[in-house]
Amino acid sequence: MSSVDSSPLSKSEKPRAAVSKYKRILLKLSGEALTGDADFGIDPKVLDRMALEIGQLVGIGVQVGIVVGGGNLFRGAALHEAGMERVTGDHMGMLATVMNALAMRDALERSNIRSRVMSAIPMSGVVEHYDRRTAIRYLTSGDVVLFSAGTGNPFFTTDSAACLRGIEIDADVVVKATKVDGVYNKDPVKFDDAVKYDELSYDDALDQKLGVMDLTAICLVRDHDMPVRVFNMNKPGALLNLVVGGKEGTLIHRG
Ligand SMILES: Nc1ncnc2c1ncn2[C@@H]1O[C@H](COP(=O)(O)OP(=O)(O)O)[C@@H](O)[C@H]1O
Ligand SMILES: O=c1ccn([C@@H]2O[C@H](COP(=O)(O)OP(=O)(O)O)[C@@H](O)[C@H]2O)c(=O)[nH]1
Repeated sequence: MSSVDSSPLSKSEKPRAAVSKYKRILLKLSGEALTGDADFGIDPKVLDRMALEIGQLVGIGVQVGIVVGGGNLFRGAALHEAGMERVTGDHMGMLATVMNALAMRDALERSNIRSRVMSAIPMSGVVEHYDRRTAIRYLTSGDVVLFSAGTGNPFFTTDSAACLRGIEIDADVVVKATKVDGVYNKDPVKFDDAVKYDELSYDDALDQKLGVMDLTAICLVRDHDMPVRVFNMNKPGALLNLVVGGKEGTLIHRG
């Protein structure tokens, strides 16, 4: 029996629903990305825009884990340079990530996106303590999970925390949101003639010490063969585009 297509569009012209390339991602948001145009703190407008973009992923069925940085508030290394004991500075940096995660959760919930905050440092009454199996349960049920307080240890960064959590929760990819379009052969903020890579091997990223991500984090993803995509979060729609398979930013992988 033949069926009659009453639609004015032919089959090939029909709009298709976006299909994600990934089932589960780990998104790293730097603290500074939350500052927007200001010098310090959190810009609610930026949070709302990010919530919108994250909501688009949830809308097409992607499970989203997020590691938030704290560099907009405190960085241990900077506090140390100013005279503070390093471990105390790192503890302050990790607590800063919890504040950012609370602000992000607030923005997500205002956009009706169910979300949870977990902390690597126990903080009873404020946020849940990180537990891998519980986190995976939340992700599977469609909740966005914000992993805060980094790894819980001083001398690490939230880039390392993002790679660690990405591996732990068995994400398909770690997606690092930055202010630049990807990984370049040198810092594009400092050098106008910097050239962008579309893709890069872990070993090249390590050998060339390309400052976009710390070397501990790159070693970790290399050892566990976890792909990382670095992209520009200030480019509207870029996050959704890369998740549906678009060529955004730079892919760091085994090569
Ligand atoms: N080779 C490189 N390619 C891309 N970005 C680089 C490179 N070297 C240094 N960077 C810097 O890394 C920053 C992105 O990393 P990110 O972690 O988001 O920033 P921050 O370390 O300030 O929190 C960019 O703003 C850029 O100035
Ligand atoms: O596992 C971790 C993650 C972070 N930090 C501290 O928290 C600060 C904020 O994190 P990060 O600088 O990575 O934030 P981002 O650059 O992403 O905003 C760092 O400078 C460290 O002092 C830490 O001690 N251990």
